[in-house]
Amino acid sequence: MSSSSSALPISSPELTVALSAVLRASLATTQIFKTIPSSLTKSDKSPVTLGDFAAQAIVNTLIAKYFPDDGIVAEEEASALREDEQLRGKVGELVKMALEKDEQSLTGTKESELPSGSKKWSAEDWEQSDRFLSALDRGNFNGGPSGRFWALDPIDGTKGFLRGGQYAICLALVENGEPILACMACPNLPYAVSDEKPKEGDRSGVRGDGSVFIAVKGKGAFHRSIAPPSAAFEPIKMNSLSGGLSSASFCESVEAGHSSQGTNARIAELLGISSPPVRMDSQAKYASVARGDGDIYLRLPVGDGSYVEKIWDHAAGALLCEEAGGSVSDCSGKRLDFGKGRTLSANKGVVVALKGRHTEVVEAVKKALIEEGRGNLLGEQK
Ligand SMILES: Nc1ncnc2c1ncn2[C@@H]1O[C@H](COP(=O)(O)OS(=O)(=O)O)[C@@H](OP(=O)(O)O)[C@H]1O
Ligand SMILES: [Mg+2]
Ligand SMILES: [Mg+2]
Ligand SMILES: [Mg+2]
Repeated sequence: MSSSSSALPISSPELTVALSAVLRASLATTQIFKTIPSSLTKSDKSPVTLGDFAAQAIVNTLIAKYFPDDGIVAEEEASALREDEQLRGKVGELVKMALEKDEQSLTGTKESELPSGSKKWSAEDWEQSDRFLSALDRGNFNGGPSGRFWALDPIDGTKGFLRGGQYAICLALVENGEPILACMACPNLPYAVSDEKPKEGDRSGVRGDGSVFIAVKGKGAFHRSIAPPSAAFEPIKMNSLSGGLSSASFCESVEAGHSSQGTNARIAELLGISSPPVRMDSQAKYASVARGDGDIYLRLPVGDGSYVEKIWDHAAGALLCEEAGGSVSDCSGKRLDFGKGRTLSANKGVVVALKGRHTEVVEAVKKALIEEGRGNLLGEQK
């Protein structure tokens, strides 16, 4: 049952565990970030690193321990590690290091404030074997419209991670097709304005501390510095845009192949926005907009829109923005449906803006897509 946690502004056993999980995963990824991580290429030609594997194994181990009945829809799977003993050994060491870290010195939560967990998934047990491989493979759940499950992107923005840019560990609890809890660690996103972002390619990490974000449906969104553990969570809100939409700044992907940067430029023009877009890897875009570092996040499909977005790329970020006063939809204005399985198959593209300004932004999106002859991406609402 709910036990009040000194470290968190909202009392929830799921949130207490989620925070522990993403902060432990970020210990592992921060350590690897300092080296040039080697990467493997997956069947869809996208990269995966030992950071992605370790982070997923860490988060899944903790979910399996505290909520053994919950399914997990996560990006990675263990087959490449089963075939590569050396890589498996390195991932195992990182998982062990992160799971053994003292709870209070990491999250600020006393061990006794965690829910009682299943003994089966304790650190001593997996240490004896390659148990973390089966933890990793627990991410194969198919999701769906009813009941609850977790959505995990162990490293979102793997290309950013490899480049020395932004990346995020993104965990959400989804219930009946909607994210109800989110926890996102952005180790390279400075918490304090005075902290300097790492320059592209500089692998020493952020000067100061990265940021961790949480949100619970109906209870608001918050952020704090990743360290020290005693740092308090502060509420976050999107900018009120009192100067009108023309004063807005918008965020988009770094990779031109992931969203349509040309269409975004036309939308900015239609809205009277003259400032250039801020390009950033990963769901750090959602987090930045949620706390007012930017105002609009546009992720419009490229080409014929055949790419189908994955739920783990959006679940945590979408809740953060909604709880910070935003609306999140696809390019036709429809809510994102996280109950369709592992993908957002009912949606095309993502548009995030302040609630009272969102309709105006979607109208500009529709106009730009129709002008380009891509009105078919708007479905029936064309
Ligand atoms: N073609 C295409 N279209 C849209 N999205 C795609 C595409 N290919 C990959 N992906 C997913 O993009 C995720 C990274 O998104 P980002 O916004 O971080 O992209 S970018 O690096 O800033 O461009 C990335 O997530 P990670 O694999 O977790 O990094 C992918 O799931
Ligand atoms: Mg991703
Ligand atoms: Mg990923
Ligand atoms: Mg990936």
